[in-house]
Amino acid sequence: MGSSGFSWKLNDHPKLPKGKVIAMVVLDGWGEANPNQYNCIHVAETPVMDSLKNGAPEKWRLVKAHGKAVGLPTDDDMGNSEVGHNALGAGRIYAQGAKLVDLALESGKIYDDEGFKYIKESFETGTLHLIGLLSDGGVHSRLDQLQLLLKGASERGAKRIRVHALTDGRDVLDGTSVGFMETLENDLAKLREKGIDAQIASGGGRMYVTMDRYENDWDVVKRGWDAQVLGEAPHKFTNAVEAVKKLREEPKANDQYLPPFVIVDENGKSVGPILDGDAVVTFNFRADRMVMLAKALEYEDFDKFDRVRFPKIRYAGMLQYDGELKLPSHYLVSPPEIERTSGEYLVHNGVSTFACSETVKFGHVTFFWNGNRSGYFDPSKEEYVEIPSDSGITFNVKPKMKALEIAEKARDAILSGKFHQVRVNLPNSDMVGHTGDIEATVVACKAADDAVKMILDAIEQVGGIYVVTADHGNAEDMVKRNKKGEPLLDKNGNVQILTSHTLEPVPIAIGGPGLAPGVKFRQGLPGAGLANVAATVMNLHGYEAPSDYEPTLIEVVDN
Ligand SMILES: O=C(O)[C@H](O)COP(=O)(O)O
Ligand SMILES: [Mn+2]
Ligand SMILES: [Mn+2]
Repeated sequence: MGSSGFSWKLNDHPKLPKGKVIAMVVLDGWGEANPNQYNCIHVAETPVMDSLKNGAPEKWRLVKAHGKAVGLPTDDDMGNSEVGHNALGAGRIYAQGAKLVDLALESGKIYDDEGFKYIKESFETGTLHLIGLLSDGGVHSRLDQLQLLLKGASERGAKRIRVHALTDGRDVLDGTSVGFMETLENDLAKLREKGIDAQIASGGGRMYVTMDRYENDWDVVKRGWDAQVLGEAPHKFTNAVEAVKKLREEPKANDQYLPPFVIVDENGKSVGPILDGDAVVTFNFRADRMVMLAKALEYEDFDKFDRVRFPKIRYAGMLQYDGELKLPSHYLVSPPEIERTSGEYLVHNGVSTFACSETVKFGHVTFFWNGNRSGYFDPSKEEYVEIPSDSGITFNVKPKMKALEIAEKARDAILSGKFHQVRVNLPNSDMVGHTGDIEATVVACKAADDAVKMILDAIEQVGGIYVVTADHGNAEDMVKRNKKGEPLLDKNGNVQILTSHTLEPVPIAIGGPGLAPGVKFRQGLPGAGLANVAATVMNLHGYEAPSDYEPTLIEVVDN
């Protein structure tokens, strides 16, 4: 115990034993919604998840996975992986990036802090570049925050502004990129009326340009670099709204995968390459899909692709994206200080952990789980395994993804006897759900269910415990609905496909031969959310949770 009285030591749970193997399974994007044809989880054959739901009513329940329950600004905000895994791992609800940026902009504090002052030094002679996702999805960024930042920066001396706008279609409906570009164009036109040289400089679809994650495919970042920094792209337009409209005309084009484009002047010269002396802000608050670009913008030594030119810039992130790497070193808003996560506590109490997913979700069960922290707490007690994801395809092409491989790794880790906790993320329902391909999403849900079966079978063999849950909804509702819940049609009479997450709750199920007989979900926690899971898992490992954690979901009744 330190002088402050703080101790990592957890109290023993009065009734639950230590040493059981626990499988902690997170199905990404697996919510609970009414059964209908657009509920891919319902349509898919999912006997294992069905049996968890129908088999033991006291060991299955729903928990909140969106809005304020996971630290988002309002209950109209759908859940997402970052906030979901943060809550699962940290056991408490933190005001998240979206909310922290709102507060900093509202109070004006953002302009008084170090990050803004740092970039401001370039305003007199350089250009301010804003790079990020252009939508109101609220997962990685928000249009209204960009608008406030444009206003605030121009009022504080930015004379030349260039926006590098990535189109979304993943956290918002496909096709909405046109409207968002128009809004941005109008805002910039108003700035131009005030004498500020403000323009859109480049663009491209988020999944094809810039916003890769966990180093799955550096070519994605390179395509963005070429357009944003070098001012080079295969498509050149004089107007960004026209660019998006035109590129969307290609067969199979969609907002997520639009090719990179640059805006050029009447001489065909790109209007906004990033040059020595410029300031750059990446305006996404969420880390995972900005860290790779942040490395390219900040690191002197960099070998992931040929940058051709490495401009001397003042760069700040909207947030610091990686607290461990201190990346970027300058940022406009301080990230949530997520500390004392369940993973760190458990390691200090001798619990050994294996964590695994495939690349596209690997950081979810490690980095996000551990409070946006990379690396191990204690390498002698932890092993994190990443299975390489397919790259260069959309996941509706291979909807089974690496579910089987992840399950096999988890099974082997469970049977090895080396680990107390075996934690996985099964990405299928989320990653394929985001493609909007309903048939493929059904296949994805079945693949995830098969993987759960393999893991539960291994738990059965070793006399362990399972906890199966999800981080937010996605595949359980693939259609945009009106207030009455009816599917919305587009102008051609087709249903509007929902590629995004949802506001739905997610299931949590516990069980396995190692679960003490009297354990069941408590009554009286109707509003419980993902943050209540950490204390639950600590109990199942034989420990009481720290007193400031959200309460456990379980009780132990004497039989
Ligand atoms: O980044 C993405 O893929 C989506 O915007 C959100 O999905 P995730 O929160 O499940 O990662
Ligand atoms: Mn997710
Ligand atoms: Mn998702």
